[in-house]
Amino acid sequence: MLETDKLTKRFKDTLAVDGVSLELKKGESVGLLGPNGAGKSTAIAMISTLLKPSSGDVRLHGKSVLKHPGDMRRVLGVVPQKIALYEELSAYENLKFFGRLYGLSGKKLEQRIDYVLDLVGLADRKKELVKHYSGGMQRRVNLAAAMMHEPEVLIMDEPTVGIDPQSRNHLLETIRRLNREEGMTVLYTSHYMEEVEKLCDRVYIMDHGKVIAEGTKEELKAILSNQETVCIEFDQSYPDLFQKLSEIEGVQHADMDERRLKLMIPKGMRLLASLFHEAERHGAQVTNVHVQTPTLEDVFLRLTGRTLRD
Ligand SMILES: Nc1ncnc2c1ncn2[C@@H]1O[C@H](COP(=O)(O)OP(=O)(O)OP(=O)(O)O)[C@@H](O)[C@H]1O
Repeated sequence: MLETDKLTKRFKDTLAVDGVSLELKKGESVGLLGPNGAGKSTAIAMISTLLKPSSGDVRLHGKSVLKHPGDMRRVLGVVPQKIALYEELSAYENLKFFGRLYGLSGKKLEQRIDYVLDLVGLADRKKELVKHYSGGMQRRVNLAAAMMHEPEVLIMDEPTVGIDPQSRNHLLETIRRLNREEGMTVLYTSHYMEEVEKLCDRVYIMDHGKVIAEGTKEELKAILSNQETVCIEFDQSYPDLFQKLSEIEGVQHADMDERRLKLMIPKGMRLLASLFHEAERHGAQVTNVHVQTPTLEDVFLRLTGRTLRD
């Protein structure tokens, strides 16, 4: 129902989005995964008709959105990265304002406000001023506002950045329900691969303005079907040892943080003997070793040599 065709945006010297072609089918939940600066927000701004592409097009039901922006605005609910609410108004008043903008009034408007407040779990706090809400609650009202005009497609730009775990789970559950139970088509951008893994059927991975991989989660993970990820935890950090282990012949990628080292190796490679030998030489204590099935984070690491949070 919604597709972009070689969508491109250049800001002076920066090619923020470089020939991105995406497709969303009705009822699908699609993830746009990429690190900061990959071009996700810029792509979304063009899809939402807020930014004019340098070249390429966006099509809704086959019709160019550049030529018919009104069609897109009617069917699209956008949850922006920044909170777009009036702080001095209550949640109820904010939703009333947005509902009126979309042409709702009277009983229909009140019913819709009740529905979206219920959806985001804030019905009992609707009279409080938005400025007194937590960041997570404000984000929930942001989603409610985007849902006021019963959109067919919901686009979310990193809606969980910087919020408390309870609001995060609530938001993710709500989006999941909207997609699975109400058939809402969803485009969800994030640099948290766990969220995309949980919510999305299909994923586009973006880096430096380009789509570098696309597929269902299973298809993307199949890129690593001949690999295993070994996760090793130590009693403390051993930078020299970590370096040494990541240089063992056969190790394809290494990712280290504090006390943990993740090594991507070919399936069947015998790593443990050298691992324990090196650990002993460095006087290091291994506290846990396990082999992980590949995650989308591993796929990203394999494709770019970097982690999503680099
Ligand atoms: N208005 C602008 N003017 C100039 N450069 C811009 C503008 N907007 C974005 N960029 C640049 O375009 C690139 C892509 O940015 P964008 O915000 O789309 O990435 P993103 O994947 O959404 O990252 P984030 O997760 O941090 O929002 C970055 O290099 C950014 O600095």
